[in-house]
Amino acid sequence: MTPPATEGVTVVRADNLRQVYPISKGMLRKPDLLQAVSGVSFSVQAGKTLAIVGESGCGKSTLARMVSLIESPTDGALHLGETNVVGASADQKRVLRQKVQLVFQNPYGSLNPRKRIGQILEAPLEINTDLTAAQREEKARAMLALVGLRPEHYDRYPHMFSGGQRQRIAIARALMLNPSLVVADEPVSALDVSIQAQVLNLLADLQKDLGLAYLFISHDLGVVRHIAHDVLVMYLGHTVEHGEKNAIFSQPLHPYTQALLASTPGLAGSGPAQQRIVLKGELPSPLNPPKGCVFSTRCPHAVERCHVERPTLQTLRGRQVACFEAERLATQ
Ligand SMILES: Nc1ncnc2c1ncn2[C@@H]1O[C@H](COP(=O)(O)OP(=O)(O)OP(=O)(O)O)[C@@H](O)[C@H]1O
Repeated sequence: MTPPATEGVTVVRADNLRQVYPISKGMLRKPDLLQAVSGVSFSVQAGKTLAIVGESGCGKSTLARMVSLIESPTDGALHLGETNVVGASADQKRVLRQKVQLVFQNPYGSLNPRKRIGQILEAPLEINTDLTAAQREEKARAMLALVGLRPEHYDRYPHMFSGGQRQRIAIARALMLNPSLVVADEPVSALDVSIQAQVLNLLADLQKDLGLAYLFISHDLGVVRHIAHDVLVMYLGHTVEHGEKNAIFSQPLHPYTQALLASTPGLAGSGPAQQRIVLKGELPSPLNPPKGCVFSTRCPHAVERCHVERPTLQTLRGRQVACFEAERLATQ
């Protein structure tokens, strides 16, 4: 297979993406507006992985649904290659959908138990290409080999495979249409730890061979450390820190990033600020976010200004961070 994109080429660019859900309060009252994603920007190049991290409810999956064209953003721009998905025609979207493929968390639920593996792999080709049956089968068998499965698995059913093998099949299916971007939503979190490493290595090998861009959604920073080139930390729909993985993991500057790293065994940083932070309390409701910094209600470093004014992203020590106190914390 030839690489679908050249390394360094921007595969996806999101500018100020927003997703607002109206929450009904009955027929006669205006709905509340829930800001699931509040102005998130990023880009991913061919051959690179951007990991989106944060607690449950921070907006990771909503972002994944927008980038996979399952949902339209309420606002902002989303470029896949040169085309802005927002405002694209139905025909353009049909073509763009082939360029973005999803791998889900649950390899047990995502494969139809009544279909043979060959049928599962060939289904996207039947709908989207003019390939003959023989050509489809050839491609499916080649794809099985590419993800480390034997060609004779072509005739078997999903229940005959382990969780790790099923996730390999799900990855194979995602690659059948030669996408340039794979959105992986917690792709290894349902697997045993020993199998996780194998699937992560497979994803890394495929990325190298095919020049794929990955948007990798995960709450597990241990996994993110292995697979990501860049990291975007979300809190309550907002980006709080975004930049190169090594910069963020070696010196997290946002108190929320510090807390996430401090709570991951083996990843707590060496700086005094990182060792001190323990995340307490619940994520506030996105229906009623804090007035100032979204993290202010749980932040041990919050000062008066943080409760009244919302910090914007600023560049500091080679990454972007949204925190009034980041400069001071960086020098501690
Ligand atoms: N279709 C929807 N309608 C209304 N609210 C929604 C909808 N989808 C998500 N939300 C809300 O948007 C916020 C972000 O949800 P989202 O699922 O994107 O977060 P997440 O970080 O992916 O969490 P998880 O890891 O639990 O999936 C949550 O408050 C959620 O309840």
